[in-house]
Amino acid sequence: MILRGKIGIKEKFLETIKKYDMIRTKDKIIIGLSGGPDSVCLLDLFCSIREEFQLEVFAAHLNHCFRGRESDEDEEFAKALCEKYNVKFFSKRVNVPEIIEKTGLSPEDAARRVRYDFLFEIKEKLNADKIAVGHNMNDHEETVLMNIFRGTGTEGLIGIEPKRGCLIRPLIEIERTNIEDYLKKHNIPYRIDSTNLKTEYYRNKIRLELIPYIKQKFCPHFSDAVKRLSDIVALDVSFIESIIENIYPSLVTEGENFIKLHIKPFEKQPTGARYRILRKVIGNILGELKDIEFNHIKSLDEFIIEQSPGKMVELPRGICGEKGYEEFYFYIKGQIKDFSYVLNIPGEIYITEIGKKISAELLDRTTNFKLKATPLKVFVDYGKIRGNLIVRNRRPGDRFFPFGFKFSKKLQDFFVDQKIPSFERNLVPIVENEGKIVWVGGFRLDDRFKIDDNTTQILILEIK
Ligand SMILES: Nc1ncnc2c1ncn2[C@@H]1O[C@H](COP(=O)(O)OP(=O)(O)OP(=O)(O)O)[C@@H](O)[C@H]1O
Repeated sequence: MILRGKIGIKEKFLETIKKYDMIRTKDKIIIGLSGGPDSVCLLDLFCSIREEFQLEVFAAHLNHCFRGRESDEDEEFAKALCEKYNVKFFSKRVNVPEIIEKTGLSPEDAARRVRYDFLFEIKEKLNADKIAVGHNMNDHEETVLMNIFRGTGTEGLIGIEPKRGCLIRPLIEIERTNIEDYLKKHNIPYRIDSTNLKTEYYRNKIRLELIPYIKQKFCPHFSDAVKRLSDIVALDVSFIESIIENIYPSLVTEGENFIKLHIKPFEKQPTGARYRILRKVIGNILGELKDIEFNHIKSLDEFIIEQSPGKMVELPRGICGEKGYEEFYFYIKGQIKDFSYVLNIPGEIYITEIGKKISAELLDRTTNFKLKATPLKVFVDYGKIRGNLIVRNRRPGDRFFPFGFKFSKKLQDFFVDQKIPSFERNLVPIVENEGKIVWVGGFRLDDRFKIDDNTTQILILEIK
């Protein structure tokens, strides 16, 4: 949208702020200041409204150390500019090329992560309300096109969001040329990133070659069209997300170290809903969906529906899935470590690995008390216990006496009989005394420790 007639850049900036409810009176705002035209313009515009809205404006610059002396000059420029505007300035130097070498991340990705970490760090430090960054309308259309070229899903059409949480982009509806004109007209200096002009970078090629071609030959109103597309998709996506949000709790149970999907109700959902549920599950485990592609979700869905219990699957970034009888388990490889705790009698411990408490209490047999065992609460003959108890998860070769004293059974076989998926077996607390299993927590008490006519003191074991 070329700003026509009376509506100038400041009006558009204010209109966007209002439309997306970006700021409140007295907000503390941190501007991500690269020194480039967009963020300089953003700084100028915020300073022009700071009295009216009683804002506290700060600026933060991250020196990525990408371009040697040029990067240092950007930092010095941003600092000097802030002095002129009387804005408190924060900066940090991070050797991003070194991070790229260590992590294998792409330069853009590494720079973005480091930059946002820094901006959020300053936000915490200042207890600020918002972080403002200078993405403009052209950045948005470039992003949408790039997403389409890589075969994006619906979300990719949203492009750069005007607002996400405390992150705001008040220039998102303003064209780059308008920003540059504004800076020229008001004699406001800015830095030009030399790499922005090089067409060998993919984004720059789209910016400098493809979009001008589209606008000239096919669609002069391309920017407006893309913005409208994104606004419509954003509405639809938020509607779809609200539906998914509603059905999610009936299909999924989130544990401390794993997520359980209830297979039967999941299967009844339409394909699109199932795919979204799976994306949400993985997003909740990883915190993001990086490296998880459409084909992973599609194959995972087929696996969950078609495979038989006991089968396992691995996805990128260490995500594992295991099909149980009623449930499908998601977890991160190697996350459930072996654990072993001492449980005093009486006493209580919290097992962080499985997020559960287990307690041991003593009770005199003479007490007039009705004993009612449940899977989570059992009664043991204390006279058969020596010293303290150990609570741990399974170990290879574990055996116990679930059915009488005559024959012991392999714990492994017991789990198979009970149809407990192998992933869940690591989460079962085993109470042990002098090397003997007393209780397979939540499942079965060993017959050797049951109370009998000679029992005088009862040990109550309970999982909470
Ligand atoms: N080094 C940096 N330090 C702080 N904020 C930054 C930095 N680089 C970018 N930003 C913020 O992120 C926004 C988008 O980054 P992008 O890389 O697209 O911008 P740019 O082309 O480097 O600079 P500008 O958008 O200021 O012209 C910037 O407008 C700015 O608000």
